[in-house]
Amino acid sequence: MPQPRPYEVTLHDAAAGYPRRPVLRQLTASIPGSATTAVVGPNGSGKSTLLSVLAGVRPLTSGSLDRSRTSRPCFVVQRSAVSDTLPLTVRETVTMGRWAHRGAWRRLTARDRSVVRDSMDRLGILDLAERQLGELSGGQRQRALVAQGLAQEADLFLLDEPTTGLDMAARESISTVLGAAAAEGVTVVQATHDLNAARESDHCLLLQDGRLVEEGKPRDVLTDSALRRVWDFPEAQ
Ligand SMILES: Nc1ncnc2c1ncn2[C@@H]1O[C@H](COP(=O)(O)OP(=O)(O)OP(=O)(O)O)[C@@H](O)[C@H]1O
Repeated sequence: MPQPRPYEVTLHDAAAGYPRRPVLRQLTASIPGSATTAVVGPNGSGKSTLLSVLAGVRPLTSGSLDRSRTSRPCFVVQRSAVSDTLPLTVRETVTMGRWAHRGAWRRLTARDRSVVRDSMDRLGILDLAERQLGELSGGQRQRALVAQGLAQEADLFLLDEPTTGLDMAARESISTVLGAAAAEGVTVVQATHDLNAARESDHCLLLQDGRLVEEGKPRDVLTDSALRRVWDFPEAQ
C-alpha cells in the first residue's frame, strides 16, 4: 500500500480577502512538504492572496489553515512590489535575509556570512555582490530577492511570480534553485504564470475566481481542457 503523502500545509474551507472584497472562497487544499508547488490561475484569481494567507500575513475570515509542521515561512514578494531605488547593494539585500535569525543590529557571525555567500552563489550573483540594486537588470534584481529568501533558511518558502519577465536562463536558474531547496527539505510554493515552471513542479493548485478548480500533479491539473476552461483559450498552450 502506498504511504499517504505527508502534507505540510493544509487549508480547509478557507476564505480570505480585503475589506469589502472577499477573494478566496471555500478553499480546501493540501501542500506537500519537501516539494515544489505551483499556484496557477488567471490575473485576479487570488494567487497572491493565497500566498499571503500561507505566509500568515493575511488572516482567514473563515475556515482553517494548518501549517503547524512548518515554523519559519519566508515570503519573496513580486519584484514590482520592491522599490528599484533602495540604496542597498546585493550583498546588503541578501544579508537582510539573516535578520530573522540575528536581528537587524547584531554582528553577523561567520555562519551568517557563509549562508549569505552561498545564497548569492546559488543564484549566480556573487560577481554582483557590491553592486547597487538600482543598477541591476530586472532578472538580476529578482535573483537577489530570491537569494535573500534562501538566506532566511525558511522551511516554508513562498514566492510570488519569481520568474515573471525573466529570460530563459534566469528562469531556469531560479527553477533549479527552488528544486534543490525542496530536495533539501524546504516546502516551496510559487505563484506563477509560467506554465513551464508549473509543469516542472511536484504539485499544482489551479485557481479561478478565488476557488480551487483542481489540485494534484501538474500533468493531471494543467490539462488542455482545464486551461481552455479557466483561461478561455481557443487551444492549449
Ligand atoms: N490590497 C487589496 N485591496 C483590495 N483588493 C485587493 C487587494 N489586493 C488584491 N485585491 C483584489 O483581490 C483579487 C485577487 O488578487 P490577487 O493579487 O490575489 O490575484 P492574483 O491571482 O495574484 O493576480 P495576478 O495574476 O494579477 O498577480 C483581485 O480582484 C484584486 O483586485
